[in-house]
Amino acid sequence: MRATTNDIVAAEIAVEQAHVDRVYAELAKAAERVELVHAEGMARARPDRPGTGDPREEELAGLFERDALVYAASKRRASLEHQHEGLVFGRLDLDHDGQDGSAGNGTGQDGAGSAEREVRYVGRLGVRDDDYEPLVVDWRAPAAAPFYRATPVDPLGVVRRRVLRCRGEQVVGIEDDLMVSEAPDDVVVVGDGALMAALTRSRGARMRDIVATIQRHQDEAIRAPARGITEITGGPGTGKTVVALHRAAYLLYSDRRRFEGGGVLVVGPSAAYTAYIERVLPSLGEESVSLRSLGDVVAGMTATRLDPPPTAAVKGSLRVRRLLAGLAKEPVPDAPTQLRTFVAGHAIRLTEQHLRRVRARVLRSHHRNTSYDAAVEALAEAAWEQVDTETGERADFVDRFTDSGDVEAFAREWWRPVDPRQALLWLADEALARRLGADPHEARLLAESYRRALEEGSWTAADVALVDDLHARLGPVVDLPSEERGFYEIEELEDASQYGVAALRTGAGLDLGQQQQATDEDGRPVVVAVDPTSTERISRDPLTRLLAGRIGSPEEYAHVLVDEAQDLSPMQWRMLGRRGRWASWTVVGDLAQASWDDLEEAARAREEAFGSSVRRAFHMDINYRNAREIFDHAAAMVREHVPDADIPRAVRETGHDPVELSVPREEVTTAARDALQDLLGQVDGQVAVVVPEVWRAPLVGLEGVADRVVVVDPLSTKGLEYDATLVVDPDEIVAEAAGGVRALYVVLTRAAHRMTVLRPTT
Ligand SMILES: Nc1ncnc2c1ncn2[C@@H]1O[C@H](COP(=O)(O)OP(=O)(O)OP(=O)(O)O)[C@@H](O)[C@H]1O
Repeated sequence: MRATTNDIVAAEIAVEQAHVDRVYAELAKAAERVELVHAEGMARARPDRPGTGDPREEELAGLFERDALVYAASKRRASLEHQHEGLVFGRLDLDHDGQDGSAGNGTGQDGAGSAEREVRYVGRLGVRDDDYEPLVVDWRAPAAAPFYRATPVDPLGVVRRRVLRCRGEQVVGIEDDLMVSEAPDDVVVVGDGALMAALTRSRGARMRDIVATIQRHQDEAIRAPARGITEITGGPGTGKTVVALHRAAYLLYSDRRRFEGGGVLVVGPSAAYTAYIERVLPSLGEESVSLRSLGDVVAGMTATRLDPPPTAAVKGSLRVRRLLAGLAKEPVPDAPTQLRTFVAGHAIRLTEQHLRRVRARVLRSHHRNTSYDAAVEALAEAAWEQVDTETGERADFVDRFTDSGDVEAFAREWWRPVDPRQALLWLADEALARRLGADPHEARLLAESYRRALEEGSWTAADVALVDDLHARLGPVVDLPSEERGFYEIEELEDASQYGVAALRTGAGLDLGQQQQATDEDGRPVVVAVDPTSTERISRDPLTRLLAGRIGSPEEYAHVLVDEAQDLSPMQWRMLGRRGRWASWTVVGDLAQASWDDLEEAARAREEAFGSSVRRAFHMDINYRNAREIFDHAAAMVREHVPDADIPRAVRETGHDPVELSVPREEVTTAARDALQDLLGQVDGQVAVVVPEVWRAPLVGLEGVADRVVVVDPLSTKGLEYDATLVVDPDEIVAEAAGGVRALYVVLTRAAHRMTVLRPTT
């Protein structure tokens, strides 16, 4: 601890408080201006003839202006509100005899009295006074760079870097780092350094931004040029995620037009992960990023489960594309198998073989869902071949064929649009999967999986990438003219019969309870299709839940940020590739934490998604999360099994080794409860009990012990962290997970301050 008395600290805080007060006063004025703009915007286009419902042209122009003004004002207001807390977090004392070339970007007078010294404040957003002098520099601006880049070896003109800790508008603490070997007489140095202070604090349930303590090597990755592919690698806890999120905020700041207009997509492994990180970007003032988990990337579909590893392996591998290609060409179940009709006096009979040939010909050059007209034309060609060509005109025949009511009724049935989710569910039929080329093992796993989906009405994360692939093959489901829509939706649901659903009834006027209970006399479920004009929705029927909404075409983004990239399956890489065809990418990962088996196949799919764009690599090698004692334990385990693992160096010590307990199986529940109580006594924040599937049922009740306890499965801890963890049955974690010891490595590197490992003995 540096020798500073409380009085000195209090005096320094008072100096900072005075500046912070000035900033908030300016901010209050800015907020007033925003309100004025908002009111001004709302005043535009207030019709002078209320009630006529017939706005004049100038009123319409006013409406646009109003929208633009109100939109801009609301954004600014949201940004001022979000960044109120801890708005000013840094101060630089720069000596301009030094090398910092950015003089003139200063934010204030010399607070310490020396002529060459400049004081510059850094904050979440830039604030200027009435004379347009900067009071605070936005952390992303070039003038803020020395705050992150200065080191004692390369001080960039910085004498002292100070981090201010605020509660609301109140400065409650300061931490200094001195960048020169000795402090000048007029420079007071307080605290043990901001980084250690930040890392020692309790973590809470959500990730926080690190804007006040970004380290130099992290800053280099954050501010790297936008173009191409930026890869950030490093072991557990090295700040890869948090750095990548700050990079997203930096990119938006540095080229707002491109990235806000084009969109930034951030993808992480699970919904728990997105919930964990979702506050970081808003706290940095960025609300416009699309944050998705892998099960949530495709518009219109949300996955709520994970497949067991062997099934996930089948669904994730590129081999599955052969099946998907086959599905996209399959006839719709129970579609008519022949066409018999009279056209222009000719008897036409197209048999199953004819129809198969026509279908194959159309699908060679068309997407199924957008080729209705081409299919009817091809039918007409096939029909023409049956006509005695001596007796008629081809063009006339084709016209009359396509206009025929019979033909239309047939074609609408035969060439029904296929929802990609529906096509995927056809794999519940094991024989179909076999016919399309799956081996017996794959066919069985897939059939089991889709039968379960049909029973539970829920998708897995791996299914989402398959639906996306099928959507690309089938094309979008095109709406029929509105008067026929009800008919079509009910027809779609008729396919349910093949899945053991007995009948279809329209159900306008039924409440959900009745729908839930709808069964036939054998007790088999009856799908109740709601009249499309009714506003009621069925949500409890599994098939309806699976097919709810409409699958959207891929949205394209200007930047795609992928976290935990080592876990993406090849099919998931393809799914993201469709969304980032013109994008720059930031890709974050650590192979030693991979839960995907075939890393080579995934690497190939990933290369395909990236194309030939330029690459830039950053490696992080300091672990900021785990106390050294905890990380050493995890590193020893992983070194033994994964010799080439990328092992970082942990920088913080607590003096507390992880506790290892071995207890007989029947005592695990009691021992876990006791160990949990101990941990709760030792840390203030969240404690996670990480349990493999076999221990879930006996231990899930531990969640009731305290609000800050969560019971989680190993995979769901990916990317997350807790103040303490209780790891139950590490051997079983290894046995259950696809990634084996890699999964255990993830689990053993989640605790910041304390960890207990509980091993059952037999
Ligand atoms: N410069 C920093 N200042 C303060 N905290 C930091 C800093 N860098 C990282 N951290 C903290 O370290 C912890 C780990 O960061 P993060 O989750 O980004 O690591 P990671 O490399 O993605 O980990 P993993 O691969 O294990 O998921 C977080 O609590 C983060 O806030």
